[in-house]
Amino acid sequence: MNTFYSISTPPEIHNLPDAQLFFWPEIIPEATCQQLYSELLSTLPWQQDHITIYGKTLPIPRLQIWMGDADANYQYSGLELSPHPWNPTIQSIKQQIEYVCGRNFNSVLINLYRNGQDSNGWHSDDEPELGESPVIASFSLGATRRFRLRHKYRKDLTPYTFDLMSGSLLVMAGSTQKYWQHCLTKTAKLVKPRINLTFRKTFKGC
Ligand SMILES: O=C(O)CCC(=O)C(=O)O
Ligand SMILES: [Fe+2]
Repeated sequence: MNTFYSISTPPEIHNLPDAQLFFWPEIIPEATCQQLYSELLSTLPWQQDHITIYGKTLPIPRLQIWMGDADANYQYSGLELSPHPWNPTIQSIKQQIEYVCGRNFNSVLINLYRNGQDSNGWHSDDEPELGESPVIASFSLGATRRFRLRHKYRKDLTPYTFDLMSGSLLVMAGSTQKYWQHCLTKTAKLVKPRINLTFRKTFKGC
């Protein structure tokens, strides 16, 4: 399968203490992003998942799909996710991302934020099956949305905010998940949907 684009630009490095963050503003050209966005929006089997907090079951404020190798199971907030088999378009995006960041991934959590009210609350991607220092590669399509990070222990550090645009790739590595939480905020603006793909590598027997 072809790669979309051969990028050789080094990433922007966001210097935060106890974190490793690399950001490429555009790993796939805008015209290709628009095609990918329309295709994924209309063809993926988006599902509404629920989480149970303090005994109450609530719909999560976005749609999502867990996709990956057959043995890449994943659990969070009481949700046991069995992977959907790889879709060829997602596989070609995965290949491009593996090329850009020099790592292999065996699974991806795909989120669909339908409008400005859909969001992703403060969390770290620190589940045991992701290993000690997870490398999470987050690729965005569609609306530009605001991403925030806050240190878990150092209250002297102000939260760090930046925008994730269509075609951008953010890689969180090293001790980022150990020391920081991140979230995707709501917005009152009228925005089109946004698709975000977080490629991960899960390990068995953790
Ligand atoms: O939508 C985003 O940019 C963040 C997604 C995220 O944090 C996650 O899926 O764990
Ligand atoms: Fe996350």
